[in-house]
Amino acid sequence: MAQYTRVSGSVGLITLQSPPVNALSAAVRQGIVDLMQRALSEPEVKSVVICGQNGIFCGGADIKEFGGQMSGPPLIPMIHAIEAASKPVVAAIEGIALGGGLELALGCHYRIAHSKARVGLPEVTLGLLPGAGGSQRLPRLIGVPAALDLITTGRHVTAAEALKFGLVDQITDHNTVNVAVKFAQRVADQPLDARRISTHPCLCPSDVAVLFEEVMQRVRRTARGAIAPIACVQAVRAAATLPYNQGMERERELMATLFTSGQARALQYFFFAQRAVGRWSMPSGARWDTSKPRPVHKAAVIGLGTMGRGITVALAQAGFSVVAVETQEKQLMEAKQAISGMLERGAKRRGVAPALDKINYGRNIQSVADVDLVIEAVFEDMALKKKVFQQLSAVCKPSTFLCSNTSGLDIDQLACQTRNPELVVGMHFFAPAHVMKLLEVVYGPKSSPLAVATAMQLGKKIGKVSVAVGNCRGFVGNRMLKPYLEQALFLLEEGATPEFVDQVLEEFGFAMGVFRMSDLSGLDVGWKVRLADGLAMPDPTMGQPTRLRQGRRYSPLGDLLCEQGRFGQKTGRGWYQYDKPGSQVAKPDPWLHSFLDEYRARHALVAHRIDHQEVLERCLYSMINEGFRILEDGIAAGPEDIDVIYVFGYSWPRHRGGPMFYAATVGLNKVLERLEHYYQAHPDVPSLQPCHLLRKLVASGSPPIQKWREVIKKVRSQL
Ligand SMILES: CCC/C=C/C(=O)SCCNC(=O)CCNC(=O)[C@H](O)C(C)(C)COP(=O)([O-])OP(=O)([O-])OC[C@H]1O[C@@H](n2cnc3c(N)ncnc32)[C@H](O)[C@@H]1OP(=O)([O-])[O-]
Repeated sequence: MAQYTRVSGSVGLITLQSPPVNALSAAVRQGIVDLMQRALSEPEVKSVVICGQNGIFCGGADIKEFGGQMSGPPLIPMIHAIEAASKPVVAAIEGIALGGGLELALGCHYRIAHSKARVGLPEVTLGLLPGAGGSQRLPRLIGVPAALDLITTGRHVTAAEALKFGLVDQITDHNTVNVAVKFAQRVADQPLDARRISTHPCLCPSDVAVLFEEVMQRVRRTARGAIAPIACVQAVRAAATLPYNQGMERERELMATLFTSGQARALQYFFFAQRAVGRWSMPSGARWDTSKPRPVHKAAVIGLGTMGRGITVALAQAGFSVVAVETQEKQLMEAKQAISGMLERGAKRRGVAPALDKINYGRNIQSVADVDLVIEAVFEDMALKKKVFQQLSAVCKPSTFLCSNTSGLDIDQLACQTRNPELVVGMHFFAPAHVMKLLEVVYGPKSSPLAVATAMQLGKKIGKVSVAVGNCRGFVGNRMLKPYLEQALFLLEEGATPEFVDQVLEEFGFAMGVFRMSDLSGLDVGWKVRLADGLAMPDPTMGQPTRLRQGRRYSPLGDLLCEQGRFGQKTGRGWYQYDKPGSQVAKPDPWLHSFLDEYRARHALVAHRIDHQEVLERCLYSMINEGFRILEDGIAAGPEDIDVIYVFGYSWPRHRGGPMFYAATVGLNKVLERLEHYYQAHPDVPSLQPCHLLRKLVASGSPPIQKWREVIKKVRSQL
């Protein structure tokens, strides 16, 4: 909807009204078309201002409409009509002008923005391009290099940056609509020809062909298979090389291909999934909208290794007072230096002062006595963590929330060490903790909704996407990673090489294949866990065959490398070889290939040819199967939670929506059928056995992913 008022006698004010972000729904578009006609037909009206209600100009096209039949007046002719209007039209931009919202503003003759407004063309993040003339008008207004940057990244820019680009004509700290109305009065009689951006020549640098070549190469390298960024470059190239009308035609063709693509569907699903995880619920029935968080003013971090340092930086940067505790003097000194460096570099990038004074360092756990919330980040060792929780419980105020940054240990066992187990939750950060967006907030059986709500809100305040998950070994992310890693090792035993497995996974869109990734994070990390679990190094006197442990198939390949001191990048050797310890350039290692040959010979394994499809299906479907088990067990509330965890925490390609969305795209019956096939071939690998929920969903006719929760509820109630 849109509302019309006449202000100051001669200005027609059109206000977009479609909460929460004034998206350009069919009703809003119809409103704009009708009200523009009205303003142009009223002789008293000399100029027009377009604004949005509640301090928000416009969040762009209504993404909810994309999935269905589009109705109402289309955007392109609507914007053309505004640009062609005989009276000046001024956009009053408050809050945001994004996507179609900015394209609407580009159709206006003038743009006035509030100093706190942000503008951008984020269509690429939804698998689209600025297809309402944005790809053609923006380079004409701000030049090809800046337009390429904004359109291919989708980044939001501040009003100040927009003014520098010439994207807006004026910024103000005052009431934007009032300023725009006065401005509209001033320009009422001015000629409009030069203000119609579509008539401008495109501003190209002299070496424009080289620029496009370079940008295209960079975009192809970083897109990881996403098609929209490439189409964005092609559309801007059309603006630079073709007359406006032909450029618009090219924009339309490119948009048509993107609009119906699976990638656009996946990215739009993901947009809503990100928002859905904020509406968390627990099996007890506690929910985001009925559980109030308690404010946190002062927090503490215990243990300043890699994770503790990152968490301290994240908290300080967000303005929290932090007590950072490390009991070892040397470690404390090193941590202090590292944290200051991280804060200074971050502050320089963002053009602000480093938040060094937010942190108080200490060696004594007593120094956390008055904090509101503690995040323990000591070594991943249950005995040590239990001790820390006992100490914290004795030292802290009774109301202090006690959180653990464990990546998979039992939260309940930690809660049991404290006086107030209901205030204990897991806060599982991902390395580097001040950069990675994901936070798993883990509730145990005793965790209160208050503690979950508080941890979720804290996560949001420090810029994380927080997902509430239940308590089980590895929680959601690492639990699903286990069968994926396991399959990758089995594939090596059966004849694949690390290079081939990684190549297939990287072609799929992962930033790094599984072996390059484990070389980066260190093979010794998992080895220590397997040793603690009694999985690595079985006692040979027990007569256990090496490739069978605890009743199931086991690959000791990773353990064997660790026994040789091959821990990955940090030792210069792992699944690959590196020029020197710490180097990041992975090269195939002939030693490893002979080692695999010898290993196979020792275990009478005959290497067979493993193809692309088998690598993908076994690695991904076993992981997806575990995802269905997680849903069945109630550890994640819905498929969106799993998908958000995988995209933000495990570099799952966003344009594939996440593992559960991918399963829906492939077809649940196909996933089931292939799992059955592989389970038959490997009956000693339980993770390949299709789980009950997957079978149930297929039996229910493979409903769309948005309907899975209904089936999940039924399955859970039958258990
Ligand atoms: C076709 C021609 C070419 C044009 C293409 C386009 O314009 S493509 C579009 C280009 N535009 C974009 O890509 C902008 C996408 N939006 C954003 O980036 C952010 O929402 C924000 C920065 C506008 C506000 O951030 P924030 O943290 O303050 O708030 P929040 O994020 O929690 O959202 C609040 C609620 O609004 C909802 N909603 C939001 N936008 C839209 C929409 N366009 N549509 C529908 N709904 C939308 C959102 O789902 C949520 O609903 P819920 O869960 O409460 O039911």
